[in-house]
Amino acid sequence: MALYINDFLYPRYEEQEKVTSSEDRAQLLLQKLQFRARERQLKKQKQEAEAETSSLGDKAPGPPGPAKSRPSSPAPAEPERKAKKRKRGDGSPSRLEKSESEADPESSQKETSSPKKPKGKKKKKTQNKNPEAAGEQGKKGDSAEEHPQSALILGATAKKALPKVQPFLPKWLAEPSHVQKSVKDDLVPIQDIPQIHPCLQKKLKANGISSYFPVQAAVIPALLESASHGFLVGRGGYQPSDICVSAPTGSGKTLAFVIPVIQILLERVVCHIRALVVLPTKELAQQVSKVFNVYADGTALRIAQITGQKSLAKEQEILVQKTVSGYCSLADIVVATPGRLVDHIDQTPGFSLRQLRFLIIDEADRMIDSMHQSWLPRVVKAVFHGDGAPGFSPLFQRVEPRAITAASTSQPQMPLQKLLFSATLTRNPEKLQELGLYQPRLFSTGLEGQGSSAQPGTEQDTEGKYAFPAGLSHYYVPCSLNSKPLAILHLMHNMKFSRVLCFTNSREHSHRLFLLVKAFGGIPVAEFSSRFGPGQRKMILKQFEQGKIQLLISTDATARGIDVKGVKLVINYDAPQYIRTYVHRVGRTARAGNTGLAFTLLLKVQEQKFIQMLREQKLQSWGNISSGMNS
Ligand SMILES: Nc1ncnc2c1ncn2[C@@H]1O[C@H](COP(=O)(O)OP(=O)(O)OP(=O)(O)O)[C@@H](O)[C@H]1O
Repeated sequence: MALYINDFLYPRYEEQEKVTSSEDRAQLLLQKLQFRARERQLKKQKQEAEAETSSLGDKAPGPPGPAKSRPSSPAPAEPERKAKKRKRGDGSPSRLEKSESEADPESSQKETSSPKKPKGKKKKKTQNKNPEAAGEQGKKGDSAEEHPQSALILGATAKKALPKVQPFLPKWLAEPSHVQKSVKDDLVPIQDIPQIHPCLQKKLKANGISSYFPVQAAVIPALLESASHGFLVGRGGYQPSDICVSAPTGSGKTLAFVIPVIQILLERVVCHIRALVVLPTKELAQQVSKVFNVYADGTALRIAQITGQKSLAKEQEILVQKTVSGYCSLADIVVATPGRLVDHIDQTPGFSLRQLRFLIIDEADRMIDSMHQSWLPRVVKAVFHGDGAPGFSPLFQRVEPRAITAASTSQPQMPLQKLLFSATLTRNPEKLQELGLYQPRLFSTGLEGQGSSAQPGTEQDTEGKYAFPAGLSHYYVPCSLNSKPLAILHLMHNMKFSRVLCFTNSREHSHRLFLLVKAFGGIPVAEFSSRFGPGQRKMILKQFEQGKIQLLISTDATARGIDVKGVKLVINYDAPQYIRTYVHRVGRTARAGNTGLAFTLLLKVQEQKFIQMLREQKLQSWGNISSGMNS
C-alpha cells in the first residue's frame, strides 16, 4: 500500500507544474478518485479476510501494519496497544497526516518509505557513536549484571575525598616578584641603592641600619622607579602599578614604604597631603608615624597623626590652617585609623585629599576586613571627586584609572598609587578586588612551590601559606585548664626573659590571668586591652619597652605590627582560632633577623585542630613544632 501511495504521489508531484488545462485537471481528479476507491476496496477485502481467519481460530501472527490496528479486534495488553498506536501513526497516516504529506511530498516520502527507520537509526546511533565507549558501556553493563553490588545505592555517602576547589589566580598573584626570605643572609648594603638621598642614607646609618632587608631592597627601587619622572605624573604619563607586599613579620616592611615616600616627596614645593597611611589600630599608627618623624626630621615634610588619641579639634589644628584665601594644608604625610580619617573627610573644613599621591594600606588583609566601614570609597571620592575643595585646580583634574585609550592618556595627571603591606596578605582575588587595584604587582617571600615557581593561572591556595621568621621556634604545651596559669609561672621563672608577651582571646581572660599572676607575686606584670584608654595603653607599652614590665598579658590588640625590641618569648595562653592570628602573635618575637620562642598552651581537645592548622602551613620548613614541655 505504501508503495502504491508513493507511485501515485511522485508522478503527481513531478507532473504538477505541467498540468495547466482544465481537461488535464479533470483527468487527474478522476484518477485520484479512482485510486481512492480502489484503496478503500482493497482495505475492505483485507479486513474481511482477517476477520475470517480470526473466526476460524487461526493463531498465526497476522501481517504487520494496518491489520493490527483493526477496531474490531479485542483490547490488547498495554505495551501491545502502545506499539499498535505507533504503528498506526507510521503505516496508515490519518486524514491530517495525509493532507500534510500532500503539502510536503518530500517529508511524506521519508515517512512513508521508511516508517520504522527513525527508531532503528536512533538505536544504532547511540550504540555506534563511540565504539570504545559503547564497548565500555557494554562491559559495564555486563559487569553490573555480574556484580549487582556495583549498582548505585541511593542515599549512600561517597567516601572519596573531593579535591579542594581553588580559584584561578590572575597572573600578578600567581607570579609574584620573589623576595628573598632570609633577613640575615640576603642583606643589600645601603650604598647599593644610590637613588636614596644622602641625607636619608645618613639617617639610616645613624639608626643602626647599614643594609637593607630583602623586602626593602626589592620594594624601594620599584617605588622610586614609579616616580622617576616626579610625583606629579607617572612614567610616560601613565598610571604606575599599585604594589602589594607580602613578607614575614619583622622583615622591615615599614621602612620599605617610609624611605621611598619621603625620598619622592622631598622635592615638593607646596604643602598638600601627598601620602596617607591607613592602619587598623592607634598604637600601630603611633609607631608608624614615629618612624616617619625620624626620617623626615630635618626636611620640610610634615607628618600628622589622626587616630582619635586627641580631640577632633586638636587634630584639625595640625591638619589645616585658615588663610585669607581659604585653607592651606599643614601636613604632607597623614597617618590615620580609618574611623578618624572619615571623621576628618566629613567634618574638617579644608581637609583635602585632591593632591594625594600615595595611599598606603598597612596590615592590608585586616584593613580589607574593615571595608564595611567603607572608608576606602570615601577616600577615593575625596581624591577624584573633590572638585571645589581647597587644593582643587582645573589643571590637575584627576579621573579614576580606566582602560588606556588615546583620550585617557592625552592628559597626563597625578596618579594615586596604592601600596599594600601585610605578613598575611590574602591571595583571594575577590577580596583584593574590593581595593580597586590598578595593574597591581606583588612582592612576596612565599613558600617553596608557591609564588614564582607556580605557573600563571594555576591552582593555588588563595589564603596562602604564610611565611614565619626564620629565627622563630614554635612549641606547644599540652596542659589542662587548671594547670595553664602554672605553666605561665613555670615559663616565667625558668626562662627568665625580660620581656614576655602573653596573648589571651578576650579582655576578661587577660584581666583574670593578670590578677592571678599579680597575686602570686614576683613577676612585674601588666595587662593590655580595650579596658584601658589610649593614653593608658600608650604608657603601658612604653613601660614594657623600657623593661619595667616583664610580662605583658594582652588581647589581640598588640598582635599586629607592634614592634617592641627585646621580646624573646611569646605565649599563647589561649590558642588562636585562625592561622593569621597565630602568625601575627608569634611574629612579635624573632623580629629583624633575631631569634625567638613561641609557646602555645593547648587543651587536649584543641591539640588535633591546632596541629592540623599549622601543618597546612607547611610549618616544618620554618621551625619545629613539638610538645617540647610537659606541664
Ligand atoms: N634594614 C634593617 N636593618 C636592621 N633593622 C631593620 C631594618 N629594617 C627594619 N629594621 C627593624 O626591624 C624591625 C621590624 O621592622 P618592621 O616593624 O618594619 O617589620 P614589619 O615587617 O612591618 O613587621 P610586622 O609585619 O610585624 O608589622 C624594626 O625594629 C626595624 O627597626
